Amino acid sequence: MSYDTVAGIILAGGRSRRMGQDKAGLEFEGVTMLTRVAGVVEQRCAPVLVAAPETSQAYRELSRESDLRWVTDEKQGSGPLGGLAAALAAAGAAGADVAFVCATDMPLIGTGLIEELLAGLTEQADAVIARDAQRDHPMAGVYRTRVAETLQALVDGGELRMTAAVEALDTRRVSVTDENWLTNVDAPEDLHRLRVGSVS
Ligand SMILES: Nc1nc2c(ncn2[C@@H]2O[C@H](COP(=O)(O)OP(=O)(O)OP(=O)(O)O)[C@@H](O)[C@H]2O)c(=O)[nH]1
Repeated sequence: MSYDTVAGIILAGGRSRRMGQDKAGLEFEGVTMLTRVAGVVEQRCAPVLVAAPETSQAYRELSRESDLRWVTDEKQGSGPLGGLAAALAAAGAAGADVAFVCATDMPLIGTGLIEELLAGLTEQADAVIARDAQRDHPMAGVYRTRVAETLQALVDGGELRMTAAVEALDTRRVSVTDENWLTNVDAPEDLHRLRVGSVS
């Protein structure tokens, strides 16, 4: 199945406790992580929505950047799942049936990841997420915008975990050809590994 219109969602809120500073605004190879990730997502997706609460440093510093649209979390502290529910609703309202979802702390994503996830999407499936040898990656996935209400109901019930979304939906998993796409930068040592080029 081919998809012409695919929205992009970049999760960029949260507290970045392990990193000690907002990951979205962190510089990697001369640009902020958010700018870098957005540059890839914009090659395949439109509109591109950044999900972050107005209280986040990323929102204050980067909300004027480029053509990115910002979706602020309905409720502060609702975690990535809250950001995803709000952004999927906004993507659906913008006319998209499908959205690619990733996190601002995944600076090595490529458009190949988006294509491989889309290739795994069937009419019936609600979502397709990446998995590698170790685990599922619900923050690297394509989701139907029709699931926004289901996810919002989870959030309203106090759920914060992305894995709860995976369990609640008809979710397919695909093994992607380049696991570097899934590299996650959570702490200063992760960024250091990336800068010295020792990511495997
Ligand atoms: N919109 C939104 N995004 C979030 C929220 N919490 C985390 N994220 C994003 O989800 C992705 C994964 O977040 P985590 O690394 O689990 O959490 P974090 O708060 O960024 O970092 P830690 O405080 O170190 O756990 C990152 O891209 C965050 O920007 C939230 O409450 N709202």
